[in-house]
Amino acid sequence: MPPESHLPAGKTLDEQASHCFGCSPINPIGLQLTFTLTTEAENITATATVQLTRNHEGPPGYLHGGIIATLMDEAMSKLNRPLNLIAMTRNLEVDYLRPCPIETPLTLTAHHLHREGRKLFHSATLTHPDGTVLATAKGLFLAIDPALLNRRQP
Ligand SMILES: CCCCCCCCCCCCCCCC(=O)SCCNC(=O)CCNC(=O)[C@H](O)C(C)(C)COP(=O)(O)OP(=O)(O)OC[C@H]1O[C@@H](n2cnc3c(N)ncnc32)[C@H](O)[C@@H]1OP(=O)(O)O
Repeated sequence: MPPESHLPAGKTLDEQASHCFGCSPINPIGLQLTFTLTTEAENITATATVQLTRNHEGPPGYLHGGIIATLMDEAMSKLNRPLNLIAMTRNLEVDYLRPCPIETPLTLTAHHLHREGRKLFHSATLTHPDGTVLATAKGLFLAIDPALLNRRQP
């Protein structure tokens, strides 16, 4: 059954998720990421250009590692809706290959790899404009019953 059909009357999925730290356009302290989705059968991909500031700094001039993990998590989470599933991150693994500069338009890309029942296996990369891969990630997302999500709402 499509995820939207499980929601309380009058509340869309986007309304429920309206303050997501990663992608909400109205969360003033969020990252406000905007993704482009490719949803061909064998190629489900989410891509965003990410240019963050000193507000997200760890080492001087570079992104905080936790923010990088958030970027990876958020990008991979965007692959779940094209699969017509509500899913939560169960496992996230990040390889920090090179420092990720702030104030630089980095490319964030996530790919759906494969699915085993409820288990969705995704990957993500963060790439410098010169083509250097700065970080890679693998994510395991678990499809959940959307009613469970509703119970978690305050
Ligand atoms: C999120 C809602 C969006 C709503 C739509 C709005 C969209 C726009 C907003 C987007 C927002 C997104 C934001 C970013 C995505 C988050 O960040 S979500 C937040 C972070 N994640 C969480 O808080 C999840 C917390 N964890 C949980 O609630 C529960 O662990 C879960 C994920 C529901 C899974 O629980 P469970 O169903 O009890 O599953 P569990 O038995 O623990 O494991 C399932 C299977 O995975 C296997 N497994 C576990 N770890 C591993 C591993 N490392 N490798 C291989 N297998 C493993 C287990 O062995 C098990 O296998 P089986 O025995 O079933 O074969």
